[in-house]
Amino acid sequence: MKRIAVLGSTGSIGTSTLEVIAAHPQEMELTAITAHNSWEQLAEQTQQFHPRWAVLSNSQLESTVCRSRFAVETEVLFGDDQIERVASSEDVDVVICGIVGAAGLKGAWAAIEAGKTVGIANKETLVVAGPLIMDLAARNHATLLPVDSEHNAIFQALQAGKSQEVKQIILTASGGPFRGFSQSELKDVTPEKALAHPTWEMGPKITIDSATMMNKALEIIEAKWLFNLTSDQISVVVHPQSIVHSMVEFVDGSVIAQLSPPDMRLPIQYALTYPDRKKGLNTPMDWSRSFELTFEPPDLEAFPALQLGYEVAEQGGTCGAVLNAANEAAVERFLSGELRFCDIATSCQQVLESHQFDPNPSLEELFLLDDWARKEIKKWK
Ligand SMILES: NC(=O)C1=CN([C@@H]2O[C@H](COP(=O)(O)OP(=O)(O)OC[C@H]3O[C@@H](n4cnc5c(N)ncnc54)[C@H](OP(=O)(O)O)[C@@H]3O)[C@@H](O)[C@H]2O)C=CC1
Ligand SMILES: CC(=O)[C@@H](O)[C@H](O)COP(=O)(O)O
Ligand SMILES: [Mn+2]
Repeated sequence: MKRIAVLGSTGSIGTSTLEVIAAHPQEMELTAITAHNSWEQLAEQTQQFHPRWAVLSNSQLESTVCRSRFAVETEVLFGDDQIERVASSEDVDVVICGIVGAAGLKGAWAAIEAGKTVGIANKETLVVAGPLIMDLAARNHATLLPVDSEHNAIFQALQAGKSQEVKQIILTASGGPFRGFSQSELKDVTPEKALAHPTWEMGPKITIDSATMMNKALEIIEAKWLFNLTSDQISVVVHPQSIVHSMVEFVDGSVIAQLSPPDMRLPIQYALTYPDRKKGLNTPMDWSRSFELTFEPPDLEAFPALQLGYEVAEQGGTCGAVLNAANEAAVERFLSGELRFCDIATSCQQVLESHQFDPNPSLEELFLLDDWARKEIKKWK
């Protein structure tokens, strides 16, 4: 029986993970769940799964929460540090990192340091601290399994060859709701339009990232660290159907792809059953009807965020932490109507250019820069 902790159980990744666990009662058991504010949803999850721990990282909620809404056998814990406690507990085998943003880093760190099998959906952890995370995993014999659909696809495709035989990886991008828009057409797009992703149902932050294509920028950086690639070994192609989740091209010219209808329960399940495969909840491909898969190059002029991904992957050091924090803060300001859509990439670029670069930062330095970049974006006009 695999004992699983789901960090961010109330979100899009979290609820999909709980569905996968519910579908495999003989093999999987939910041991710990965490949320930040959604205590009522968290309480309902304890009633369905009876985990040992439920964590609310926002400790200010302690006096608001109605304890009787939680399952009696669940211990309810409060505060950020309790995420780290459950993620590293010896009663947990697998940790799924489904918290959004850099807020997910400490829980992922604790799980990796404790040598767990860690399913990483939280790409920001790798964007902020990729080299430190990969080194931590190696030193503690932790198994990192990518859950992000593209990286999960690459992880699967890589099994077709040896690492030294990889020529390049090709990340697919849906293109988001504004695929085909020109720079001037993007000027006045609203949060409401940006939140309407054409193929995936996800939390608001990553949905805006998809619309700016910052999501693909973050994924370039994520792929570089996860798979130990150079930035010129990473290509991006727009594939609006989101069926081909990414590809690996080997030195002999063979291209190996992973295909499935867009549903995160598949990569989540693969991380939970790896190295085995099990029947899943996702709808399989329907090969009995005609359909088209199309591919086109990304428009770097309309979506300058993508170029930032290449630059940050090339430079490394402190750049990932600064780009990530600036983007998180800019997305927040866009969603609250304070910044325009195109300001997101522009403000991120400016904050990135003005930061004090260090090629080998410590985790503490990265946290300080995260804080600094958010403040810069808050002032940005
Ligand atoms: N959704 C998807 O399909 C995909 C997501 N990802 C990545 O997975 C991660 C999660 O995304 P998604 O599920 O869409 O996000 P959601 O916004 O749907 O969920 C976020 C989760 O994180 C919790 N959370 C938010 N802020 C904090 C905080 N400060 N401290 C602790 N917990 C917090 C939320 O709790 P509460 O409910 O209380 O706010 C919630 O459980 C992101 O990094 C994203 O990039 C990657 C690929 C696909
Ligand atoms: C499901 C997933 O992995 C997301 O990261 C998705 O890829 C977002 O879609 P875009 O390709 O539009 O960024
Ligand atoms: Mn993705």
